[in-house]
Amino acid sequence: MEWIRRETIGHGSFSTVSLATTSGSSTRFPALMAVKSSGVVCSAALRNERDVLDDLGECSEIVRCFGEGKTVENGEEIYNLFLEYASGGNLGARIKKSGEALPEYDVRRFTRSIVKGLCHIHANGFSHCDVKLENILVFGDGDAKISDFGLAKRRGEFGEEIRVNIRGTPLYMAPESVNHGEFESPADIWALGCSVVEMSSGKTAWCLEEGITNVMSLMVRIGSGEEVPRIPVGLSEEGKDFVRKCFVKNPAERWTAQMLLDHPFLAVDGDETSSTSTSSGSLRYGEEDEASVSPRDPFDFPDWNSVQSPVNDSVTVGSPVYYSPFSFLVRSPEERISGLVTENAPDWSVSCDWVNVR
Ligand SMILES: Nc1ncnc2c1ncn2[C@@H]1O[C@H](COP(=O)(O)OP(=O)(O)OP(=O)(O)O)[C@@H](O)[C@H]1O
Repeated sequence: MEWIRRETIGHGSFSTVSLATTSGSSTRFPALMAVKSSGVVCSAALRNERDVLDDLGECSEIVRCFGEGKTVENGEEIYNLFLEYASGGNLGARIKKSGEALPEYDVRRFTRSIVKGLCHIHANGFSHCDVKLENILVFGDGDAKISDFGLAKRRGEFGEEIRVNIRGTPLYMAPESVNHGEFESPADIWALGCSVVEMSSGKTAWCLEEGITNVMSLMVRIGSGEEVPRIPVGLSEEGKDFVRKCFVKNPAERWTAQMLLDHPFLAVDGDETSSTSTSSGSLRYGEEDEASVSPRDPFDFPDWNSVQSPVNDSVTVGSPVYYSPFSFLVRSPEERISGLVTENAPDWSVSCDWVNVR
């Protein structure tokens, strides 16, 4: 296939995404596509994405892949993945740009698409491992699809790369991922809950909690006690209940995508536009929500009084830090905290204001 690389439309930790045009004479490739590219030497995530998308097959809530190809550009061998082009960009950027919550009608609609996509992914034995609004693409007709399968993995798979690296984005990380390095389908559901909070408040989950100033304090909050992200008070009762089903701390008791598909929040209602009391697009976090049992800071747990060792306060969100999943397996809180952060082996990449861990 002959194609031409056009302007850049996105950057990720692994790749650059550009528009690509073809002559339009091919039946396999459309005239306009997105091409996700990286140097061949560091194309493992892109190849994983291709393999997973191949295995998943057709699903109208998952971004479609047309194929792959290699090019040589400026003397470098480049691996390219051809994807259907989402003219509306990603949902995270949309919300960040407006700084506003989405009308609840849209939250329901987008959530329904994400849940349908997750049902397909999980039913096929995969977990996505990086569900977040930056990875939900919006199309011209308003449809939303799940993208970015670079970190996706088969159920139970625990390869060498996964063994040594936490995957995903800390803000969306589930308690079992923080505590035990588990990245199975329930972790995608927790991240879905974070995404619904973000769509319906205009703010990322956890962002208004006191005492979360860096990745380490975030991890402690996610992994300890009963606290869950605050649920926007303006969300309808159905929406609040939906989010609570995603924020069940025990992954075995968390609702599955299949169960959530039947939740009233996602019911297709002919009169949906008027079904929300909150369709003004201005949902806000409340001062308090009964679903959130919030210690005042990460050390406000009865068994944390003995923490004496200095925590590295200089590590802020976005700083390069190395995070080992196994540091959470040691018993002493003091060891857990001090083992969490070292500046010796950075393996982080920045995504927005937060940090992606690979
Ligand atoms: N098919 C597409 N159509 C339009 N824009 C896209 C498409 N795929 C990706 N993008 C844009 O490029 C950005 C980066 O893409 P993507 O997240 O897939 O890359 P990545 O290298 O896997 O990034 P990450 O750091 O999230 O793992 C997306 O957030 C989105 O804005």
